[in-house]
Amino acid sequence: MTAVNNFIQNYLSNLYIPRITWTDIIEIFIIAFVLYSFLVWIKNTKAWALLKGIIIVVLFALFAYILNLRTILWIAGKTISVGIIALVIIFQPELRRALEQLGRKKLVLNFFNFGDSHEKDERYSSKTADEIVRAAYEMGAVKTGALIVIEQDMMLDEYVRTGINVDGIVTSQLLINIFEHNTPLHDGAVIIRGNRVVAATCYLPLSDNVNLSKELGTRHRAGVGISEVTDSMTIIVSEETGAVSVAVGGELIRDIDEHSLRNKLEYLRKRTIDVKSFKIWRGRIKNEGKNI
Ligand SMILES: Nc1ncnc2c1ncn2[C@@H]1O[C@H](COP(=O)(O)OP(=O)(O)OP(=O)(O)O)[C@@H](O)[C@H]1O
Repeated sequence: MTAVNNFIQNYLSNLYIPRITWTDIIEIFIIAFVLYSFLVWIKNTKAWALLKGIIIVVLFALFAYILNLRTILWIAGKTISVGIIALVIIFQPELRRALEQLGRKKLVLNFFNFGDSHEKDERYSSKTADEIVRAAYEMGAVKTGALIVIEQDMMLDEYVRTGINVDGIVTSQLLINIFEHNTPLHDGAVIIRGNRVVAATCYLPLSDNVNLSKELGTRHRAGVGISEVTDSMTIIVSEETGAVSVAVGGELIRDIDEHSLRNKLEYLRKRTIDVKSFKIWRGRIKNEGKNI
């Protein structure tokens, strides 16, 4: 018993409890906020995929360290500084935009709002899905070209910025009107967030997938391009044939029928933010998208 007492006394006497002041608490809050904002920013940009890549490289380096693989460690040590510079160059547009946003945002409000998370939980309703499907096939019937991007978990702000703000409830009439020939908003893509059309005339990145059919032009390439770099779903209506296609995860399903498109939209709508089910769905889409 006395041995146990001695141990506890020794342990307690060695225990160092730092003195916490108000400035320490403020510092903890600031660091937590900055870290949280940084993680939200990563999650909402292309940096998310990159972060996963970095984690794999770090795990590999750890593995090399444990097994004492000296040549690999030497190479890793020599390339790390180049890698950091490369990261800054690759993410120069995102970093510039993040700093611009920081300059524009009301910092105090943002502190209590914790970023843009209130916008993120929005998911479109069943009615919105119906309206999108109706618009796509009505436009297809009269061969009006259209490009409709439906935002998922990854925010598409950088593409919204390239277009003209609309901020209107999604209705088939609004979509048909936007893509009407010779009107100011018909060129480029529409982006849908939740139940609202946030922007029109958006410029999307073009896919350089060599497997895409040569008969497809830039509208389809843009639809596939955005689905390669984000988790969005794009509906493309061909001006030439009136066919409706869907791009997701870099895959293109051409000439999809109305019922299947409705099912896809319903699937995404009901989906919880569960990466696993998204992967299964994407797998299914891959199997269906034979005619890329
Ligand atoms: N990068 C882009 N981002 C958004 N929209 C684009 C982009 N590139 C082209 N578009 C849209 O696609 C239209 C041109 O379509 P194009 O005829 O080249 O494509 P397509 O795939 O052959 O489709 P379609 O079958 O409708 O002819 C442009 O007028 C523009 O509205």
